[in-house]
Amino acid sequence: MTVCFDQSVQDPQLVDNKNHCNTHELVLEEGFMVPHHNVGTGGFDAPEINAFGHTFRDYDVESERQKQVEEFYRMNHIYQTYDYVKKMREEYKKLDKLEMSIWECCELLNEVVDESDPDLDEPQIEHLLQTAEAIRKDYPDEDWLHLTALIHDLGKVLLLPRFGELPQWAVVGDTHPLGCAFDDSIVHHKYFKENPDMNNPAYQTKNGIYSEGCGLENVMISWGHDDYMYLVAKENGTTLPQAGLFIIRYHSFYPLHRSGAYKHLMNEEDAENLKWLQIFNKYDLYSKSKVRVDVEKVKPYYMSLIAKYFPEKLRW
Ligand SMILES: O[C@H]1[C@H](O)[C@@H](O)[C@H](O)[C@@H](O)[C@H]1O
Ligand SMILES: [Fe+2]
Ligand SMILES: [Fe+2]
Repeated sequence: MTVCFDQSVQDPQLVDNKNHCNTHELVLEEGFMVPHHNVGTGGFDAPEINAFGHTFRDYDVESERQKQVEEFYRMNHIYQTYDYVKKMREEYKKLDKLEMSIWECCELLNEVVDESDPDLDEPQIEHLLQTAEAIRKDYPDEDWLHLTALIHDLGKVLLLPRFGELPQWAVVGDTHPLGCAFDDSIVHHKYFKENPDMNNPAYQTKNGIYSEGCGLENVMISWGHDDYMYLVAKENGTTLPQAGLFIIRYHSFYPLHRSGAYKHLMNEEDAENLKWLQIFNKYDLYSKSKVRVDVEKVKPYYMSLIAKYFPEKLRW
């Protein structure tokens, strides 16, 4: 089944204002309309159901895909420990795997499918372009946000042999801090029972090894595509604003940006950046659909943004 965005939203008159509530809706070819409601951020009209006919981020619904997603989180919660994250950060900070451009990396995502995602089973390049195009319609002047959206999930290349072929539990899914208590809002929380960090008394309190307001930068967050892409962008000298880097680094940290957990670890700068992350999240989540973006048509625009904010070749 094919779905398409109503083209009228491309009329610049309709998109010139952030608060403007645009009229786009998803129209499925069989004449079936996906219901939408306005989620109240940036006027983005979010669909109520995902491509599988369920509400978004429903981790309890009975389905085959759900079982796979639950098994994913079981592994993720058992194997992601404080020491593991520390080791991975050190290893990947070397950026000694290969050299390539941002666009070359986007193309590699053609081969990547994310097993943690209950809302999407398309190759990841579709998701990158859908997110970027959706946010571009509502925030036409924030070109850094368009590029942030395009690259936010590039870290998923960690699944590929050239990048170490990490298991899914070490690359995708929501993220959470290590070194302090696991918050109840974390998806499939029950599986932490078998995590070795549960045996370390220093990690069992609200602050754990951290102090209130210490800043997220000082917190170990479970290892995956967020932190890796943040490292790549930063170490290669991107000129993206801080908010862009923050979005990349914490976009899977749903316990924070959705549930408000761990806010006591943020500093003032984090609180400012969080506002942009919350805007971004609507697009990341609700633009997931069977809509195909015409890659060749939009490529020149994104190439110009890449040239503006990144060197031609990056170390990965
Ligand atoms: O399953 C998804 C997917 O892996 C996304 O890329 C990630 O950002 C989300 O947090 C997660 O829930
Ligand atoms: Fe992601
Ligand atoms: Fe994403």
